[in-house]
Amino acid sequence: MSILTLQHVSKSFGSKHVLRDLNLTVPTGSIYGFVGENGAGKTTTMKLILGLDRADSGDIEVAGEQVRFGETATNRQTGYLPDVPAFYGYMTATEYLRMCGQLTGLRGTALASRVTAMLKRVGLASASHRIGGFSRGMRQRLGIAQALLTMPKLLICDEPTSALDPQGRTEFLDLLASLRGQTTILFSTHILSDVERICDHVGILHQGRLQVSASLADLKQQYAKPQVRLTFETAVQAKQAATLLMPLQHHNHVQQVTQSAGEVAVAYAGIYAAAADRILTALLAVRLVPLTFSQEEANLDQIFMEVVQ
Ligand SMILES: Nc1ncnc2c1ncn2[C@@H]1O[C@H](COP(=O)(O)OP(=O)(O)OP(=O)(O)O)[C@@H](O)[C@H]1O
Repeated sequence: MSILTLQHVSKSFGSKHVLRDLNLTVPTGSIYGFVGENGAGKTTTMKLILGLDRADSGDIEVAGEQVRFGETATNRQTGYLPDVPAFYGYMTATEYLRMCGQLTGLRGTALASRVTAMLKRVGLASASHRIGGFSRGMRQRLGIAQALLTMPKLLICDEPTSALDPQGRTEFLDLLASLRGQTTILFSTHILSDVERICDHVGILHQGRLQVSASLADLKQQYAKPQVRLTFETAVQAKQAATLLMPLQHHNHVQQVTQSAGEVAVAYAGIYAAAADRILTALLAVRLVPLTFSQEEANLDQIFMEVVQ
């Protein structure tokens, strides 16, 4: 079952074709990482899903109901968190959520208990000061509380972690992960490590189309090769190592060699021990000794580079 489907959706701004026949299906209950470079069209897609902009063509359905531009009917099912949510800084979190709840028709004890539950849910139950003094992380968490007030089936988050420091990001990602099973989350980002941390499905938007859409596990299996990562004392040594290993590419287990500063990554096929033997033999023959030598799992960065190249 899918909570959200986009079929053959296209959108241009003047002569700029941002989305070209985009098809996207988000499985119910998933945390779906919607990945793309800056300007790929993630925000545009989200605005179309929310009915805030008009698609040139195509169909969008949320929970089986068609989204229509300018109408908010499907937004009953949808909560939305923009990248930098705006609040009234003079209000407390409780006052703000009460106001939002009233706007959605909640009243009396139902409103009070819902606000209290949401503040607790996002870790702001004891934050009694004004929102103006909140950190960015606290603001994002309040944004989630607001988006969840109506218990939406689908929560849309547009690059929610891009403005957060590492601690705020960790807290926020933990919060999103804790919502698994309660709502479906469409989470746009260009921070691939965030996707790896909490998402179970991934879609990669590139050149107006979803180039890949799969479970994270399938994607790793299908695309990425495992690799050996070596670090050297200097970039010059790393370059020497890469030059030495390059001719081994495409045979002898070594698939691809890339170098950046003091690091060399060697993607390999087959058995780790055989690839490691091959690499170390080549390096030690010229007494080029790495500082570190480690096996790494396939990661989303590699897959992303492979898809967008
Ligand atoms: N209202 C608009 N008028 C003209 N061009 C627009 C408009 N909205 C978006 N664009 C253009 O469409 C493209 C996609 O923008 P969008 O904001 O959807 O990308 P994004 O993937 O969300 O990028 P980012 O990660 O930078 O937020 C960009 O080139 C942008 O300049």
